[in-house]
Amino acid sequence: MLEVEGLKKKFKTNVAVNEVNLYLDKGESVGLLGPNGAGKSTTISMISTLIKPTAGKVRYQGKNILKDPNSIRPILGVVPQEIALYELLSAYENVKFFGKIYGLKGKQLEQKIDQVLELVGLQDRKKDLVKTYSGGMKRRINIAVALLHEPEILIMDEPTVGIDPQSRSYILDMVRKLNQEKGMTVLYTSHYMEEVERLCDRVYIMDHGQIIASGTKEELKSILSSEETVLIEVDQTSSAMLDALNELTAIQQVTEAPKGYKLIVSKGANVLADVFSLAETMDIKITSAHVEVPTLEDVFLHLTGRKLRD
Ligand SMILES: Nc1ncnc2c1ncn2[C@@H]1O[C@H](COP(=O)(O)OP(=O)(O)OP(=O)(O)O)[C@@H](O)[C@H]1O
Repeated sequence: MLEVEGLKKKFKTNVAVNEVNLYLDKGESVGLLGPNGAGKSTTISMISTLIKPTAGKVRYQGKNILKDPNSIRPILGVVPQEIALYELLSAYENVKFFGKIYGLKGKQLEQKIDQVLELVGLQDRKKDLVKTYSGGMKRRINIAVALLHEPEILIMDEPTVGIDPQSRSYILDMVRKLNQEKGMTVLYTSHYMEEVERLCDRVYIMDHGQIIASGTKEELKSILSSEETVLIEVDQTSSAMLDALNELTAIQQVTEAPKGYKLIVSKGANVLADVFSLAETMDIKITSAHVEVPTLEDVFLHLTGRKLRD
């Protein structure tokens, strides 16, 4: 349905996006997961024709849309990171304003406004001025605006960053429903692994402007099939313990966890015995140790040696 090929964006000497290839099939929910500065916003700004790529193609049903940006705009609903609303107008007036820009009018416009406000759960607050809204409610109005023209593809740029938990959970449920019940195709950008894990069927992992891995969640996790994640908790953490764990050959990666350390170890290696004796020599008590199911965060860590939220 939508294909991105060799997409590249250079800002002076900084290559923000480098040779990105990705595709969306109809009805899919696809995640673009990566840390801050990975190039996610720049990628989706190019797909939605807001900025011009240095190189590359974006095709919708086989046609290069970069040559005719107006053809793709009715198809895409884009929810940007920044809130673009008039604070001194009500939610209703804001949505109406954007509806008119989309060319909607009369009864059809009124119906659409009702529908999208209902969808984002703000129908009962529609007469209130936007300046009285929380950040999460404003984000929901932004989503309502993006849905007004019934786009085929919804593109969201980190829609839950910096908002209250209630709005966050509302937005996540709504995206799931739009995808699963209404068949809307979704491209969901985030640095929150849990959100992508919950919402998306297929995932692209991005770092330093490049797609470093892609596939279904299961395929990505199978990258770690020869490894397992072990979480150990200790009565006191120390940098000496961290260094010593790093020295153990059966341990591939060590990161600090809230009360201890997260270890990525080769499957079958009896690493725990070594870890316990190491702790003993350092007078550290291990209070718990358990093997975890790998997450997309672990895949990212494995591929880059860094955490998503470093
Ligand atoms: N207009 C611009 N001019 C110069 N550099 C830019 C511009 N926009 C983005 N960049 C740079 O491009 C790189 C990728 O930024 P981008 O915003 O696409 O990342 P991101 O993954 O969306 O992260 P974030 O969540 O922080 O927005 C960064 O190094 C950023 O500083």
